[in-house]
Amino acid sequence: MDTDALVDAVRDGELRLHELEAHADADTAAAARRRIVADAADTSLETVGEYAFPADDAEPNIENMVGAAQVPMGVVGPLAVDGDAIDGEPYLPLATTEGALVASVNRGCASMTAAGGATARVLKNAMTRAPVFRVAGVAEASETAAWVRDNVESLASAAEATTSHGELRDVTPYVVGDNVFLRFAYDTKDAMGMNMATIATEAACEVVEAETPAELVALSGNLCSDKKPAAVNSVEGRGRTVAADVVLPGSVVEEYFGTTPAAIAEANTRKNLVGSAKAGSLGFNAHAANTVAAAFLATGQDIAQVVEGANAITTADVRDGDLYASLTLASLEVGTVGGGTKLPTQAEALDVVGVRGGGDPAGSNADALAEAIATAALGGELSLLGALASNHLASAHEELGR
Ligand SMILES: CC(C)(COP(=O)([O-])OP(=O)([O-])OC[C@H]1O[C@@H](n2cnc3c(N)ncnc32)[C@H](O)[C@@H]1OP(=O)([O-])[O-])[C@@H](O)C(=O)NCCC(=O)NCCSC(=O)C[C@@](C)(O)CC(=O)[O-]
Ligand SMILES: NC(=O)C1=CN([C@@H]2O[C@H](COP(=O)(O)OP(=O)(O)OC[C@H]3O[C@@H](n4cnc5c(N)ncnc54)[C@H](OP(=O)(O)O)[C@@H]3O)[C@@H](O)[C@H]2O)C=CC1
Repeated sequence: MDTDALVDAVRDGELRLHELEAHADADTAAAARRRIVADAADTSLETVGEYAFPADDAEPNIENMVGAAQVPMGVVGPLAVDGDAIDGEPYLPLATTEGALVASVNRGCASMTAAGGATARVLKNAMTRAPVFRVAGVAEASETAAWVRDNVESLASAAEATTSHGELRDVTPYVVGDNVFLRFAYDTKDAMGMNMATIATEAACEVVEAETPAELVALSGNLCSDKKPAAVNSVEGRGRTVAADVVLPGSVVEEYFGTTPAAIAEANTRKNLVGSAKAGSLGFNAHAANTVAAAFLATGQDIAQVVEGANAITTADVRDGDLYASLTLASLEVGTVGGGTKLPTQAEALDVVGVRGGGDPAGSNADALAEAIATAALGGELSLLGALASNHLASAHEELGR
């Protein structure tokens, strides 16, 4: 069917809005939907319809497609970083609408380059899924938890039969009365791993139900914890736990931020540590989520997981007149395969970092992406702390952000 016929069919009630791809190619379906939606709202979706990839390519990623939301993309870098997985000194694409953000992160990265570079390491790699089971009471809960602790290997064989890449690393039982939660943790290699972990966990749950009194209530019981602020992710980690640090000589701090190591360290203590504690925050940082969100948008990550990406602690201390600063992200959920990573602009962005697709060895590309994001986010922390310490935040946003 062509666009006109699809529009008429929806208006006549013969087709539902989400059924158009069964009768036309994805671009024609999107064009018809655009016309229906634009007419209903008495508006135009002309720009939304000017996307630069075949709609077919986006079929696994979107339903009821009308076009694309285009977000400007900038770059920061080159990132001078000594990492375990990252190669060379790549640029990192950031997509955002916040003026001054890219400039700020770039300033922090430039300061780290001037200081000889940062260091970054992935400390842990564990994507989690935590189903909740019903039992009769605490006796059965205890029995189930004990069985699980003794049988992780048989759960691993069931889980790993569903994937050629994922490896079950751990299963931690949590009991609340007649509820048993099992927090499964996987090495998902280069995939962010939420689909992979969910499918694998479903298979393991069948074994739990067969061998214990526990009955599955929900495959996700919120102790995972996906896309919600949660202390468990801050403490135990989720996805990649990754840290970056740097020592900036006092002269570099003065040159790039117009302030001193002591002033940045004090701003960090009073703002990021004391202020965050008083606020009851899980994020003891200035704006790690800014870099995480912009990098996620650019490289095809699941944007809702910026929630977990904000679980980060920034430290800053004066060492012999220099500034030592670090950023540790407890739960950075990234992948270079799966999700939105295959979409054309996102895949190009991954190419800029040199991490498109599966790594060699598997997992190394996602590790490298995590190291790049952590390094850039540390740059963002340094720059914003510097701006606050020198009282330049408002003026910077007056000049660049409006
Ligand atoms: C805006 C700057 C960077 C100016 O800073 P400046 O020192 O005047 O800039 P400069 O012209 O002297 O250049 C210094 C370096 O900045 C970079 N730079 C400079 N300009 C650009 C540009 N146009 N494009 C790309 N890079 C730029 C670049 O790296 C350059 O070094 P070079 O490479 O030339 O050797 C600075 O004032 C700044 O960083 N301010 C802080 C702004 C900021 O961090 N905003 C973050 C968002 S705020 C928010 O969302 C969260 C918040 C604040 O609510 C969280 C909280 O509660 O704390
Ligand atoms: N299901 C859910 O509950 C949730 C899903 N999501 C969505 O899940 C998606 C991400 O899930 P994810 O599992 O990462 O992606 P995919 O579902 O796209 O699966 C990726 C698959 O790629 C294969 N693969 C090929 N090469 C590699 C490699 N080098 N390393 C790892 N895997 C490789 C694996 O297959 P194999 O396993 O056969 O080895 C893996 O399962 C996103 O779209 C996200 O929005 C987000 C939150 C919750």
